[in-house]
Amino acid sequence: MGAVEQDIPVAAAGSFLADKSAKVFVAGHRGLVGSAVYRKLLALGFHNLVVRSHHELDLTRQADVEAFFQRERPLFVVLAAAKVGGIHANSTYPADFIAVNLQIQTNVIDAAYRNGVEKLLFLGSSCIYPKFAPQPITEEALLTGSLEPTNEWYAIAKIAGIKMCQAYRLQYGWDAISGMPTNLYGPNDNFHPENSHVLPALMRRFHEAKVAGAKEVVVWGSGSPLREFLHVDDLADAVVFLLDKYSGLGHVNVGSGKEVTIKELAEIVKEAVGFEGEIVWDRTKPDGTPRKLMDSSKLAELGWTPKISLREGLADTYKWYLENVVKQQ
Ligand SMILES: NC(=O)C1=CN([C@@H]2O[C@H](COP(=O)(O)OP(=O)(O)OC[C@H]3O[C@@H](n4cnc5c(N)ncnc54)[C@H](OP(=O)(O)O)[C@@H]3O)[C@@H](O)[C@H]2O)C=CC1
Ligand SMILES: C[C@H]1O[C@H](OP(=O)(O)OP(=O)(O)OC[C@H]2O[C@@H](n3cnc4c(=O)[nH]c(N)nc43)[C@H](O)[C@@H]2O)C(O)[C@@H](O)C1=O
Repeated sequence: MGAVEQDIPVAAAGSFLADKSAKVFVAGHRGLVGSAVYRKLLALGFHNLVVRSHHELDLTRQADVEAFFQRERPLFVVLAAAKVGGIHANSTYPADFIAVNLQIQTNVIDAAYRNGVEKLLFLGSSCIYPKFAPQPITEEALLTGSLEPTNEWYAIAKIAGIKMCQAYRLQYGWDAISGMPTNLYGPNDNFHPENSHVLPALMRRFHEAKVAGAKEVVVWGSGSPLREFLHVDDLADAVVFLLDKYSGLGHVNVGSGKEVTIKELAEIVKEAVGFEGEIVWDRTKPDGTPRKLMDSSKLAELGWTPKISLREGLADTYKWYLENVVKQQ
């Protein structure tokens, strides 16, 4: 077993939740993940959170990131700022997905280490495992095969982020850890018609079709790919759990363990939204990875399991969409 397969704790675990006055920087706090982590930390009583919008601090600018860390000196960092998108965005903007992500993560991880951050959590994604990884996908499958072509640029950047956390742990004994979430959804998701992920895209399309009295809704691909979905509030809970309990070299899968076909997902979203027309499949659009169910037993053995079912999470997200996106239009 090589160094990378071993878990190398560098700090006594169990310290994150002990001090709610610790300064925590949530990077990307207006996005899907960052906003959920921010809500979770506030609910837990953390009262020294530091946040910056993209407009206030562009994390691709190294000098600005360095100045921010020198001034604020947070003790913990959750790195949830990234260039993120669905299958279409990933294949249309390869330069943005590789360059922006490499820049953000390199700037933040390095400045955090050099400015006294005690612990940093980075986020990978289930889509960075090999396209045909054995299922369910264990943490050891990373870098064992070719990537899914539609998101290889994003995947290369994300793999570099995980490796950077490992390198800083090995060379400096610094407590940088990585979580590997599955496909996420929930409040503050991106509902862009083309660039978003499948779940918010379908929610919006079915909703708009219902309002317009349309007879059919077009869904991309064949409907056969399988995807595992996790509500972002469950992910935020797992992020806090990992910060508190985990200090190791290896990344940790964070999934629900439940998968559905895109066809099943389309039917569930259609029902949640209340659209009564037909679904039409656009087979000119790519399916992407056929299946990416993660094995999240490492996290379960540490003591964490998800709580929110897909149907419950979808109903909650549709309510949020109606109140926060539709009402604002
Ligand atoms: N969504 C998903 O299904 C999954 C997400 N993840 C990971 O979770 C993390 C967060 O993703 P998610 O919340 O979905 O993404 P979002 O797009 O919802 O949020 C990303 C946030 O990062 C900010 N951001 C982007 N670029 C910059 C920049 N240059 N400077 C400062 N802020 C910036 C965005 O601000 P703005 O919008 O103003 O640009 C936004 O607030 C990512 O690392 C992603 O890889 C992992 C698995 C699945
Ligand atoms: C989280 C992960 O997300 C991405 O990978 P993905 O899982 O393939 O993401 P997706 O949500 O875009 O699609 C899932 C499936 O759904 C189908 N599909 C149907 N109709 C729509 C639709 O309307 N929009 C979208 N986006 N997909 C649709 C689509 O054809 C595909 O078969 C990454 O690129 C990757 O980088 C990443 O991080």
